[in-house]
Amino acid sequence: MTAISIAGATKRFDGTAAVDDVSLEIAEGEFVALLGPSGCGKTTLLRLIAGFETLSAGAIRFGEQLVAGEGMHVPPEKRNVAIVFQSYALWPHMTVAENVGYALRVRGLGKAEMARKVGEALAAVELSGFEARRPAELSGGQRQRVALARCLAMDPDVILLDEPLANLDVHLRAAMEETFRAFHARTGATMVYVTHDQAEAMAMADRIAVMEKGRILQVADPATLYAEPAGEGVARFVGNGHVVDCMALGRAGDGRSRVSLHGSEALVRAAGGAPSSGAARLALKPEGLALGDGGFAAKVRKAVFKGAHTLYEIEPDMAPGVLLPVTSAERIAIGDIVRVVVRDGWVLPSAAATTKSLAEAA
Ligand SMILES: Nc1ncnc2c1ncn2[C@@H]1O[C@H](COP(=O)(O)OP(=O)(O)OP(=O)(O)O)[C@@H](O)[C@H]1O
Repeated sequence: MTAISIAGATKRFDGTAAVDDVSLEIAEGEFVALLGPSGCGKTTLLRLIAGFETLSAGAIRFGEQLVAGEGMHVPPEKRNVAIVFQSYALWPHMTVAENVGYALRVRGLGKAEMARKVGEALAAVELSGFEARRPAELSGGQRQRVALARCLAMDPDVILLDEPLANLDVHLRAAMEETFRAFHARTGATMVYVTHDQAEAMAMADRIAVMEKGRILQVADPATLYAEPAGEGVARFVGNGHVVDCMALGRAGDGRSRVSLHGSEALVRAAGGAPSSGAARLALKPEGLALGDGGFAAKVRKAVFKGAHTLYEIEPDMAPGVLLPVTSAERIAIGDIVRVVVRDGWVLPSAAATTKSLAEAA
């Protein structure tokens, strides 16, 4: 069943669209990440779902119920959504138990029922025994878990998370990703998670909606998004991707195409709407390129030691000014000439094919 249906949602601030004609269906129990660079409109979209912002155009439904649009605006407190912010937003003067139980008390729940729900919620985030502490006596990760327990205790239909890990250090983030995943698996809640961190989105979400300038560029599961970007924006944004010019030489069956790239030929994967001959655009990830025999000639321009391997930036002889990443365990000096083999690549759909598929999806 569809939990949240967003149809042509637009939000303008002073005539400028922060969210621009966005359509997205989120299934019940799904974990969807809104991913994109700063200012792309992901927080505004989340606030529209929560009801903190009113729509300029379009509609939002929870299940069958219209909550925004068509002259209707259901206020946040009537939407049964819980929100987790990066700032935790805990009451400093209340204990952990009081923070978690606050909304239940407002709802008029009895003491025993409240204590039971608070206890369950704290157990779910592995904070049993912390009931009497105050937020100042907790670590950042523990505070974020209290915020999570607070929303769990409310039995919300939908949980909205706005960069909840942004204030935590790298180690704590990894642990919290695990907490969020377990939380989602245990509760089966529908979750919408805003982040600009693609690793975070990849690690947790069932599907990721990549946003740019108020629009959704692509919605897909993490593996598809990584391997089969729908266009240049996603190809570049996800996984240190690069996009280069190539010539399509023909289909090779099995969803593959032969292409000519910087003076050598390669067999790569091709999108359905990719051109089968002539000029095309090829998306490459660092692991799709390797140093070896054959391939095209290039000069090493930069080397960054990464421990197990070194990340090189190479400039193909036939494409001056183009810099591509390639990793290798070999030690190569800057300025050396190398041969680079294309192991994997993805011929992007032509711009016309992308426009057509977006129109069909809408
Ligand atoms: N209340 C507001 N009034 C005017 N402009 C706004 C308002 N809220 C957001 N914007 C603008 O809308 C655009 C999208 O902002 P939004 O906060 O949704 O982006 P974001 O992708 O969440 O960015 P970040 O990751 O930096 O939080 C930005 O250009 C922002 O300046």
